[in-house]
Amino acid sequence: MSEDRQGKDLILAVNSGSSSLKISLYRIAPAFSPTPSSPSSSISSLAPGQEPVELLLVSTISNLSAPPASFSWKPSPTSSTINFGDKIKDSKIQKITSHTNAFTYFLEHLKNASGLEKGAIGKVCHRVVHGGDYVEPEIIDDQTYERIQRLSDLAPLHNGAALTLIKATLQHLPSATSIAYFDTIFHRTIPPHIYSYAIDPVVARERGLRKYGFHGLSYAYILRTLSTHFTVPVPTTRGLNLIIMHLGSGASMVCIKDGKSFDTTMGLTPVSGLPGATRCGNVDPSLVFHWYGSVQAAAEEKEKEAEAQKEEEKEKEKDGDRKETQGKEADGDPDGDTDDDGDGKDDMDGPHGVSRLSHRHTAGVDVRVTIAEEILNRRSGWKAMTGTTNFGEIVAKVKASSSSSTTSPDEQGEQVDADVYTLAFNLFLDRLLTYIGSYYLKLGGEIDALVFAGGIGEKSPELREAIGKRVQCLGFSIDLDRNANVGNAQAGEGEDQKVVDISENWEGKNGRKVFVVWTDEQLEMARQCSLDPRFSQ
Ligand SMILES: Nc1ncnc2c1ncn2[C@@H]1O[C@H](COP(=O)(O)OP(=O)(O)O)[C@@H](O)[C@H]1O
Ligand SMILES: CC(=O)OP(=O)(O)O
Ligand SMILES: [Mg+2]
Repeated sequence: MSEDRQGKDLILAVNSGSSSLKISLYRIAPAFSPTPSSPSSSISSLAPGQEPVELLLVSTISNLSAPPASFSWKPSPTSSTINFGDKIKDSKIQKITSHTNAFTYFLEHLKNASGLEKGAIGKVCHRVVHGGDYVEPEIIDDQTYERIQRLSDLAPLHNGAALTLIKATLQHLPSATSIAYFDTIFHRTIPPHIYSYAIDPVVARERGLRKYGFHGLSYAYILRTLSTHFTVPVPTTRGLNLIIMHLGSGASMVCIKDGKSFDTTMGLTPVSGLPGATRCGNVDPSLVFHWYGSVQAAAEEKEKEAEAQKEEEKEKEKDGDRKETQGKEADGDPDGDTDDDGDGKDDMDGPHGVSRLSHRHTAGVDVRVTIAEEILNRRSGWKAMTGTTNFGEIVAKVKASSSSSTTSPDEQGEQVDADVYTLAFNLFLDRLLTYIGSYYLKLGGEIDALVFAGGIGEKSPELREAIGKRVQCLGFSIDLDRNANVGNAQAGEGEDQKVVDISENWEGKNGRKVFVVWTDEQLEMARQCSLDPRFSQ
């Protein structure tokens, strides 16, 4: 197959999370490849069970926020045409210290292991967490790039990293078309009384201050995948009603009503709602004004931060990280603001509603807010409470501290929040229950399933069990054996088992379903890409 021909068929899907980089390579299924006579295909040409893309390879680089990073490489057992070399599991790689060098490491490994030429990749789908008012995926040109950049303040752990990957793609894969897939699009169905904040509506509109919601690609994948997993069909008069928990380094929940996002826990930015690895989740907004005792203390901290940033930028320049790519510079302003019209003020709104709020280092009035963003996003959550970003480690410590007792970790913890780990575990449980209760009411008790996903949701039977006990009063019941064996079920027959039903079959009762779903944001992007006629050329 010529490189040109391959180039039309290979899709690289890049999912930049706050602590990880997940990359999958797909080929458009042969029956689905565009041909000169039929440049695009549609969902209606798919046979039942047929996927429009075929997985060739998945690579995960995790622990980016708690080095050393861990590199995994998993060629698909069914990919016969290209040899991608041996499987690698959790290899610690010291030199991977950022999303950008994780990506270049991946590209080098891809070339060395498979000999695949860069030109063979025709499309690169990038997960971009904050898409502001975007309502559909977009090919990344100068304008799209700039708009994503303008939204970076509203997803401080994400959009910046995604932009560095977009730049790296333009540099290393210049013949590929880069397409942005936004997490926010899925939540465009949330009604105004839920997405609005109780603030001045004029300011809210002008500055795009509203709930956006994130993890949308994950929720889209889960919703679509789950719709084929109901043995008892849901009432035909409505779509699925679900409560889905995507619990990873960033954790959120969504209330799916009639097959659409009705409410979600994250808001204007991914810091609100549930706590995460380094994020605080919901706090009283006034907390930020009480963190420091005085403006002076805040200004000193700000000074230190600016110095550290300068040092970091010098280092980056040395590494050549800030090379110009296709005529694009990350941000012309040395102070990182968005003074595009050069009037000396940040430009507050643009065609996509929101822009930067507070990153002018020179503006004294902003000092506390910018530091607050840093504190709430990077210096809070599990890391601040316990010293680790890994929830698995927190669970292990809770278990160890309760091992002499016959009670389970969460029961032990409830007696006294004896240590920081137990406090963190119980705090998370409490916040999760808060939203489950709220969403249960919003769905009028009519729920088809409760769903766990994301790194913690997929890998922590302890957290699922603790929640399972509390939600029995709502008619959910978890089978403890199935819950404990979720990992085995996934790795067992058919490595592609993406959904495990952990609900208990209540005799004579119509028990509600509880599922664990291995979410796959990369597949969601690649699938949407292959089905979108705008990207078929
Ligand atoms: N065995 C485990 N038990 C509980 N949590 C785990 C376990 N292994 C990993 N995790 C959690 O999963 C998180 C990563 O989730 P993931 O969804 O993959 O990341 P991201 O949010 O970067 O996309 C880690 O930060 C860690 O807290
Ligand atoms: C939105 C978000 O927090 O994403 P992630 O969990 O991938 O960091
Ligand atoms: Mg993620």
